[in-house]
Amino acid sequence: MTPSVFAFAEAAISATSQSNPMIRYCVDPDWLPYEAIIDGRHTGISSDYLNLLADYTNLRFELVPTSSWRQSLELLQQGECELTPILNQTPKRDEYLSFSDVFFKSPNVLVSLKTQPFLQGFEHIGQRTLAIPKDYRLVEYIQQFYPHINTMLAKTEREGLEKVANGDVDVFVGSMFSVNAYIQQHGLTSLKIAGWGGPEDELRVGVIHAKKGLLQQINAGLAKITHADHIAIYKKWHNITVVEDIDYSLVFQVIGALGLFILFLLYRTVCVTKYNFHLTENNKELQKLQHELERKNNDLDFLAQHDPLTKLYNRHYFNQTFLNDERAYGNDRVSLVIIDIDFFKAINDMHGHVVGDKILVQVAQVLQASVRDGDVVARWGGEEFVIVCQHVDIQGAKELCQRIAQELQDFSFDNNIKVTCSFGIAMLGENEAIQLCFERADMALLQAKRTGRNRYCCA
Ligand SMILES: Nc1nc2c(ncn2[C@@H]2O[C@H](COP(=O)(O)OP(=O)(O)OP(=O)(O)O)[C@@H](O)[C@H]2O)c(=O)[nH]1
Repeated sequence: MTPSVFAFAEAAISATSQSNPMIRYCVDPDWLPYEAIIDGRHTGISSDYLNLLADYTNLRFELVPTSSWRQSLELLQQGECELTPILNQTPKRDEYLSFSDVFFKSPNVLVSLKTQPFLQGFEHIGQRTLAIPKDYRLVEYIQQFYPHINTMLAKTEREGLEKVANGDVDVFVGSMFSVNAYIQQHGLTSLKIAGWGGPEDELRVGVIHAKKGLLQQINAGLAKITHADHIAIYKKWHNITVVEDIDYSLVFQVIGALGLFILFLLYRTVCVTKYNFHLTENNKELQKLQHELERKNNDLDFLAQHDPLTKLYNRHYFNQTFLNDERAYGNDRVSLVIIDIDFFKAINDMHGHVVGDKILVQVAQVLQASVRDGDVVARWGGEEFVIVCQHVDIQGAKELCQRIAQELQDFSFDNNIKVTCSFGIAMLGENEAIQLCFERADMALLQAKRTGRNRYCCA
């Protein structure tokens, strides 16, 4: 930060009353739509929330401009900035910041080239290289929980996405909103959202420990923000475009060419000119709409194929990919396993639906961790899951069920709940329709339930 900024902040502080002091804050200058500094001014989602906080409390805020997120974190550590309006809480940041309540949540996603397969989370990254923005919370998360993943630290989200687009790294992980915004602005049509990436961002206000006393006011202010406020901010920033990135020389060339073209047509005939002008405008509008449609289809495809609670593939995906699949599998061995949690209703009744939901998520984690790369795990509905194992016979499927049962027994579920499952197994017969095989596996599951649960039966 330059000395003149300090002088300005100090002058501002002395001009205000003691009870209503100016709070100096830092932001990430390049993290749209969350926040950015453009022409020296703070903009983005966090700017709108800070304005609301100023309205709902008697706090006042003064931006300390920085040129990188790293510099902002350094100024916070030195106490030269007192607050940062939107960030995740991490153990490292706890050393110098105190955090408000969560006021904004957003999922993280994996991004890859369209030619890559969909990935069911970090477990299935395998030997691929993963780019993560330096100094972001995800770096600490991956180091702690997935230390074997081959990572590359990018200076910014922008650099990480460009490296994926250029083929320098295989996968990038970042926040869904900012990734989406960047892909749109830069027309990176070779990229796709390939899967969910780790826990949701839970964004809070951070203040330095010396200013911890402000948190009470900040939390009270955040609690006053209404649903309508949240929705207005979400709508405003969901489809952002950034003007600074426009290539003006190209715009001028296009305008020049259009101008000459229009003059020429005027010379020829005024009627034809009008007609052509309208045609050009309509084409532009159509192209814009087509782009927008493609982008929305990509997002919808992903969301339509995944279960929002467990992040597994959902029934729709399973039906589309397997049950409606006319392909003959020939000699290829394919086994189906249908899994149903035992006495799940009793878990809901005793501990409530929120705990029931957590148990579903934890069972999904166990299933995912137990299958091999290439196997597909889907949530069939309620407390029922399906696994499709390719190149696996009945014996292999039985071993998988035993492994899952053992993992469930060893897993520490919420509230110390003991969870068991029943399994129905069937192997696809030669020329058998997969729908019939699925029905056989379902009958086998029924038999496992009837004969005492916590076991597998084969059809
Ligand atoms: N918490 C939660 N519960 C769900 C969800 N989907 C379905 N359920 C509940 O799952 C329970 C399933 O109950 P049942 O079909 O009787 O099966 P069960 O109690 O597991 O008994 P068995 O399958 O015979 O061992 C019902 O109470 C549903 O309300 C969900 O997404 N979250």
